[in-house]
Amino acid sequence: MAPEITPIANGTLTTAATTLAKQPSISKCAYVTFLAGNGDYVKGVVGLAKGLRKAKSKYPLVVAILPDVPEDHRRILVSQGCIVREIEPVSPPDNQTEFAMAYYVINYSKLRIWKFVEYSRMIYLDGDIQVFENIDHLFDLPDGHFYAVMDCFCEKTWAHTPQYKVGYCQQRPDKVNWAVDKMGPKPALYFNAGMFVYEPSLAIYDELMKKLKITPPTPFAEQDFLNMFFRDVYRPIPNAYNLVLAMLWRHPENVQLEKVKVVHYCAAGSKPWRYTGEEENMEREDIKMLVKKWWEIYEDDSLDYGNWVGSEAAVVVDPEAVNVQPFLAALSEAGVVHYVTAPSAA
Ligand SMILES: O=c1ccn([C@@H]2O[C@H](COP(=O)(O)OP(=O)(O)O)[C@@H](O)[C@H]2O)c(=O)[nH]1
Ligand SMILES: OC[C@H]1O[C@H](O[C@@H]2[C@@H](O)[C@H](O)[C@@H](O)[C@H](O)[C@@H]2O)[C@H](O)[C@@H](O)[C@H]1O
Ligand SMILES: [Mn+2]
Repeated sequence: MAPEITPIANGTLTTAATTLAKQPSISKCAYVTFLAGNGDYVKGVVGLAKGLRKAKSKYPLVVAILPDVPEDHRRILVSQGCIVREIEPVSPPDNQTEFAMAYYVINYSKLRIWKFVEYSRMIYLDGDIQVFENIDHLFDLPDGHFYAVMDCFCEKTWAHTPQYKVGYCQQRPDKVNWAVDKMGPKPALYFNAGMFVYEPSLAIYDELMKKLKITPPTPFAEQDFLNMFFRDVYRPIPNAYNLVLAMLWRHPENVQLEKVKVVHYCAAGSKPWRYTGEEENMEREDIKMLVKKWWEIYEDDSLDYGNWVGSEAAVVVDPEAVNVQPFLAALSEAGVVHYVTAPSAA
């Protein structure tokens, strides 16, 4: 029985699910991704929203956006059923570090997602990730830990590290012996920060900010920082939950492609919406197949939010993140039904 439909008024428009979620004890989980700039990563986020729908996830996708995300991109995300939340940028301490990719400096802003305490458990996914199989069960992992997939140290982006210099990788710890006497203790297990399961918490957020102020930036920016911060509570989860594409040519023995649930298009040249096939390894058949799979979801209109939930669809608009007025006009013309609940901005 659909809940009582109330006519639109000022305030936050939201989906039926989120309205129901306002009741205690229903769905305190959500997926969350991060979007910055006015470039083409918005395509990645739309693809992710559609992929989660295709995988029949029962949780919403929150998009933490920086102020520089333009209005039209925000509307696209809202029309795809995303919960758009504007966050303030986070800058690392000043220093001369060369990040592995110059734009990594914006990734520290991801740390704001620890403030989304209206959720008790969230799964963070980069915008260049696709979920091909349902992973909702990860929300039921035991509390008190930080879950993510182990990274690989073999790409040249790791050339600055001691492990790269001796050819050591945690994905194959037996391949090259780590000489403790000469090199000190083996590196702690290290996760790829493109996907992780975490518990939002203002206390942890405050600690992250305090620690960030006294931590000199390093080449993998917030990924290095998160690995330092959560080192003692980090629990690895199987590679199937975040296939870092380089694993296909660096550690094929650790990949069962038919069992992969989540693909992370982080290798150079692998972003599906920019794919040309020209960069190293991009001509591989498995890469071509994974890029094709991403496009099949991105171009599948049946996965668009409006088609997915029928003309009864409502959308989520947080007036702080999206200029509601022109949007409402368009919605009422489209005959979209709305619900009104109190905003739940963090
Ligand atoms: O111009 C940009 C660059 C990055 N991102 C976000 O930051 C994440 C991390 O960057 P990226 O995935 O490119 O790093 P990689 O995993 O490839 O090293 C992306 O997935 C996006 O969610 C963004 O929104 N706009
Ligand atoms: O800002 C630092 C970034 O660090 C990670 O990038 C990847 C990428 O650089 C690959 O090319 C490397 O091979 C891989 O190891 C490395 O982890 C995260 O995926 C990304 O979300 C972001 O946190
Ligand atoms: Mn990524």
